[in-house]
Order: sequence, then structure tokens, then C-alpha cells
Amino acid sequence: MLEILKESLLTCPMVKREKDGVVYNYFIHPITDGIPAVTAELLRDVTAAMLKSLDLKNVDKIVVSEAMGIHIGTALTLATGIPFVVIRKREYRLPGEVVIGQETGYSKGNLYMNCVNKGDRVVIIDDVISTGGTIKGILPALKIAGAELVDILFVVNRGSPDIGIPYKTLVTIDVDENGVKIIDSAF
Ligand SMILES: O=P(O)(O)OC[C@H]1O[C@H](OP(=O)(O)OP(=O)(O)O)[C@H](O)[C@@H]1O
Ligand code: HPA
Repeated sequence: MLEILKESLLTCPMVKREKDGVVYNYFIHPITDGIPAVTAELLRDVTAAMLKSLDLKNVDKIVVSEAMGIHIGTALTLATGIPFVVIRKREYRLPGEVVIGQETGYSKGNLYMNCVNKGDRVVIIDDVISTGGTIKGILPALKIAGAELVDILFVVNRGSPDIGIPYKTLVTIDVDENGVKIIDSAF
């Protein structure tokens, strides 16, 4: 389990990104970018590991964020029958919409959460955790919505940030100009 994920991380393309004059070594991977192509074998590998790791008992909704939470959310919904909801970068102004401030290593903006209701038991999954900025915005939004957080899982952990509560990850990596190194793996 996770052999396909690990191999694909070790061989993925790299580019350099820049924010405020600081160069960031960015790995480009099917799970985190949709590039190179997302294969069925990779999605099955990641989904099997998510199913093994997550506590999904009596969960009402899987919560993912746009855009790169969507394919893993789709896979987990197909495997479990639990619906998923997407936290969007677009504002809808529906009643109860919760606005989330998001700051990552290379971007800043707002996210908008809809259709997470009072009393919902939810799990959050996302492709990657890096600075933790995105999840730290989502956690208070769940409180505002009145949802109960059951579990959190990130496929890739780049940086192991402290987000104030425990979270699960499938693969922990280090990245430098030469590429990705695997530091730890759930399986
Ligand atoms: O831990 P953090 O530093 O917050 O980084 C992780 C977040 O960054 C990426 O999303 P991004 O906002 O880049 O959007 P994308 O999914 O459309 O690529 C990723 O999907 C996570 O949501
Ligand atoms: O290097 C990266 N690649 C893809 N997604 C990311 N999210 C944080 N860092 C990265």
C-alpha cells in the first residue's frame, strides 16, 4: 500500500515558485496538481490508504477544498457512499455561507464554505498540508457552522505544521531543488 504514491512522488517534476523574493521548490504531482495525469492505480492506492486510516463511522459529510481536494473527495465518496462538499474560492452568498481567510506559502485569498450544517459529523481530507494556513482557516469555519469534526487526513505532509489539533497524513516528504524525499509513510 502507498507504493504507487511514493514512487510517483520520487519521480515527479519540479519547478521553482517565488513569493516575496523567496524561492520555493514546488513539486508537481497528480494528487496535488492534477499533473502529470491522475491514474486509476494511483487513485486506488490513495483511496485504499484513506479508507484504512480514517475514522468514517457515522460520518455525514466529507469536506474538501477546491481544487485539489476534489478528486480524492470523489474517490472517497464512491468508495464509502458518504457525500462530499467542496469549500470554494467562489462566493455564493447562500444563507449560512462561512467566509474563510486562506494564506498558504504562495497565495492569499478567501474561501467560502456552504452546506455544512449544525450537527453534521464531518471528516476533512486534502491533498497536501504545507504551512497549515488553509486548514487553520477551515477549523474555525466548522465551529461557526456547528459541525462536529471527526477526523482530518492529508495525503501529503510537507512541513508537519502545528495546527493545534492532531491530524493524519499518508506520506511525509521533504523537498529541495533536487526533488522529493520520503521521510515517513502511514503504511
Ligand atoms: O497547508 P497550506 O500551506 O495551506 O497548503 C495546502 C493547501 O494548498 C493547496 O491548495 P491551493 O490553495 O494552492 O489551491 P489548489 O487546490 O487549487 O491547488 C492544497 O490543495 C491545500 O489546500
Ligand atoms: O510543492 C508543492 N507542490 C504541490 N502542492 C503544494 N502545496 C504546498 N507545496 C506544494
